[in-house]
Amino acid sequence: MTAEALTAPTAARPVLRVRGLGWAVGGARIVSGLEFDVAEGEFVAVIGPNGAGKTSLFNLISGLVRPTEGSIELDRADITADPPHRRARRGLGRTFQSSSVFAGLSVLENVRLAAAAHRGSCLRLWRRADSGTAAREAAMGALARVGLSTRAADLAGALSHGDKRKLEIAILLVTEPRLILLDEPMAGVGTADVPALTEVIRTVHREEGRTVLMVEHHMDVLLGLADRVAVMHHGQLLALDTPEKVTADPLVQDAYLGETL
Ligand SMILES: Nc1ncnc2c1ncn2[C@@H]1O[C@H](COP(=O)(O)OP(=O)(O)OP(=O)(O)O)[C@@H](O)[C@H]1O
Repeated sequence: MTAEALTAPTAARPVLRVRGLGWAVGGARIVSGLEFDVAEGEFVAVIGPNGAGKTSLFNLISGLVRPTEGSIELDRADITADPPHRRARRGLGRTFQSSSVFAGLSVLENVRLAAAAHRGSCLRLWRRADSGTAAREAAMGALARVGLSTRAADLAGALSHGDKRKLEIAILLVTEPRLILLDEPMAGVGTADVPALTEVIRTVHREEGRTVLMVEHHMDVLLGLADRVAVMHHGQLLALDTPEKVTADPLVQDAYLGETL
């Protein structure tokens, strides 16, 4: 696939633009030559065999590691040198492979803290007197969007894995992110919880129109969600196309030799 095909302008403007992105550690090139855009409102899934560089790509986009080559733009602003908290303030939200909620706090408190922290960083909009109420209202709104309103008073640690994932998404939504990075949201989630969690992600994308980049191994989950699928292999982008075209691509099938696509 040519670089031109991967970055061809789409009707919608890009929220994320990655150019020549590379990351080397101690002489080993973990990621190299990545070029792609994610358009406003688009859902792009990232797949690839184990060790392909998917989490490294997310670490580069969210600022946990600095690239050794190339650039990253969010809404046309160059964020390549920004630390993670500045990227978050610009509208980048991320979940991690392992659950990151505060188990000893209530479900509501987990989201309220995120709301207060975010609004605190946008201080001018909030007056001290009404910030507590506003954070609580914003938190309840986010819980409703993921279907967890009735669990607001429960301890987060008491939730199932699937509901913890929904809570993480609520924590993201309360900051109204421009771009959501979901790192293997189905990891550790019981089979019975997968459809409901998939539905929450679908709602966030389709009904709220959020732009989503998601690492996920399960093609059956991706097929109904993703507009395009990016395939990584040995730190490079092997393909970026519709789910149907990607699964039929012989190069992709070769990369997955011995693994289930
Ligand atoms: N900080 C680091 N230092 C050295 N090597 C690293 C570092 N982080 C990742 N790697 C290596 O980079 C490669 C890509 O790792 P990464 O975790 O990004 O892959 P992945 O596609 O997310 O894999 P998985 O599907 O198993 O989660 C692996 O070989 C890994 O060992």
